[in-house]
Amino acid sequence: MADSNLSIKSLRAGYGSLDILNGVDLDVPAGQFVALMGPNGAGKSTLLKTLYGMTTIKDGSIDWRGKNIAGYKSRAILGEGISFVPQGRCNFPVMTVDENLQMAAYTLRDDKVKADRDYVYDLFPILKTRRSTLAGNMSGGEQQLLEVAMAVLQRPKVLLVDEPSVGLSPAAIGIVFDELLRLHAAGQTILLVEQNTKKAMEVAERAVILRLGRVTWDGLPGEISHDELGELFLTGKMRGETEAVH
Ligand SMILES: Nc1ncnc2c1ncn2[C@@H]1O[C@H](COP(=O)(O)OP(=O)(O)OP(=O)(O)O)[C@@H](O)[C@H]1O
Repeated sequence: MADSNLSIKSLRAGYGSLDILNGVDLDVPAGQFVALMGPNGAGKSTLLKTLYGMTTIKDGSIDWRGKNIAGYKSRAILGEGISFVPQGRCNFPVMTVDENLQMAAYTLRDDKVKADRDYVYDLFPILKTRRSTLAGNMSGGEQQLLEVAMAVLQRPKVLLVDEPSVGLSPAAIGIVFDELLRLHAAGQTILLVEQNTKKAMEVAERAVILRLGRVTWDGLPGEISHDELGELFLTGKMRGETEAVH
């Protein structure tokens, strides 16, 4: 259904007068799990923040369910069904898991809160076993799951996730990515920014590479080797090409 696709066209955005995105074109169809990768400073996090209304948009459009939401405020974007899990963990470390979820549910009607917490606990059984634990006392992986769960509580149509693996042990990364896979299997559209390219390529259906604020490669994870990926990050070129992709 074209209406449920997130369609980014010629998007130019940044911070104040500083442009970071230099004409991003990207369609994210409903239900797809897309990994957005690229070198440091390419603008990956900026793209997620732009989709969530946190940057200055200069040009282009973000078409979503029949509207151009470019320039909407974050709260309005959340209301349109797009949730953002920013980098870093644990918004409320001295609150329990239950209380953190209650905080995340503040935009929902009160009588829905309990039901929504149960909904999230069904999706993330690990969190259910920790519901009375102070969030700050959980492992890094569990804290990251809690952040994802707080976004999922809003029942987003699109989930934007920024580098969930940062600072996590390999075991914790495994737990977080397994949960993302489970969410996707349940129909969740996910746009994931991830530096851990190996892991991202394992879980995502589609790989998109951003370099210098533009999409330079877009395909199936199986279509690109790890070495080619590294070369694209460094040079913007695939092996054998003499010209950069853009
Ligand atoms: N709030 C800000 N104000 C000004 N410049 C910023 C701000 N946030 C990020 N930048 C700059 O924007 C550029 C892109 O940053 P961004 O975080 O989007 O890159 P990234 O591709 O996610 O990189 P990384 O993989 O290192 O996180 C960088 O040069 C960064 O310094």
